[in-house]
Amino acid sequence: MNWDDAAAESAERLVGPAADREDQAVEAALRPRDLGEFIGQERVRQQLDLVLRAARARGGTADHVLLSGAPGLGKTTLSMIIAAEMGVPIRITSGPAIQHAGDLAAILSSLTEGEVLFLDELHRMSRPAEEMLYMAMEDFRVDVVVGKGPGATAIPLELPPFTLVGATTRAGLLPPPLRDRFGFTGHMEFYAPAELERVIHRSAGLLDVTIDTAGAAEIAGRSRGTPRIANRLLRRVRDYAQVRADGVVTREVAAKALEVYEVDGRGLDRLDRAVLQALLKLFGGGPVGLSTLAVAVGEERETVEEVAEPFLVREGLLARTPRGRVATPAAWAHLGLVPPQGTAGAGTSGDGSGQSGLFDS
Ligand SMILES: Nc1ncnc2c1ncn2[C@@H]1O[C@H](COP(=O)(O)OP(=O)(O)OP(=O)(O)O)[C@@H](O)[C@H]1O
Repeated sequence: MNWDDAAAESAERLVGPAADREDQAVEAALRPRDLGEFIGQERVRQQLDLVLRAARARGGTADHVLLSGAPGLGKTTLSMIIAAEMGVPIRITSGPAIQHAGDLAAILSSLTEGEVLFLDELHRMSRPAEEMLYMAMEDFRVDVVVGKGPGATAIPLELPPFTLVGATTRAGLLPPPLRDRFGFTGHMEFYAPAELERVIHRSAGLLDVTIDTAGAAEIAGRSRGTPRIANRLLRRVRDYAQVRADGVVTREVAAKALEVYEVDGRGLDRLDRAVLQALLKLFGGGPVGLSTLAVAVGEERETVEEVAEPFLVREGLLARTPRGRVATPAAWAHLGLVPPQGTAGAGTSGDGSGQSGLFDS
């Protein structure tokens, strides 16, 4: 296997939103340490700055903070910054790690005064733990139930004041009583290309990678609005620059490297393009049912729906309609194909596919 094949093989979801093991190791080194270093998210940053300054001026604990937004946009990073700005320690855990109310009670009772508790994936916490959290957030108190059945007794436990920073990709799934207990809610947006360029320049500096302005712009344009992906692509481009070029990341080097890793100019990878290609070439642009589309690309229905589609929809390349998936005119243009006359992609009305057996979702 040559270098290109090996690189392409390891390119499996290079643009996936979740952190892999390699990311986790490098992310710690690349995280901005204070609000001043944190790039973009102007509104959230300014509002949070006020919340933290006010809490510091009062000499108290900061209000509970809810951060919502897609993976890799900086929620964990912001929670660490909150702790650093308040000069307090941070404890990090996640909703799925808290199965029982007792697990939560153990964590809460071991917090020190003012400590930040970061709870990732808040929407995936169990119901009993969630209910315990209501009281803990509001009154800094929990009732620990000892024993079972008629003999069970609730022992009240006082907690030190703490700041809960909850993170979720699905704010809509949080029960209103939980949402209402946060003093501040910040919604994280996808980053603009210029902001990602700044993220890339900053990371390149920390990783000792030489990169020019055009090289950073090239990577930023393929990073799907997400700093985690920008940092990951930068590391792969650095590898290419070291092996194939003189170590300097220019636009040409970045473009060639990401071509090897099959991430195209708009940030689509092999799976994204396979879905679009099937939709356009096999089904005339749709509408076609999700299951049929998944079979056509040899993937599970869930993979197409949860991994490829969100970005394609966000980019305006694919639409989910009650009759099935439909390609937009931008999808035809992106793949350099011409929509057949009379299809939705050609800008006329009607589904145009004539494939009535395909509407299975
Ligand atoms: N505003 C930013 N400026 C610079 N780097 C950032 C910024 N936001 C995120 N990053 C970088 O992106 C990476 C991912 O960020 P982080 O882990 O905070 O995301 P997240 O939203 O918590 O993701 P997840 O929900 O998957 O845990 C980190 O390496 C971090 O340094």
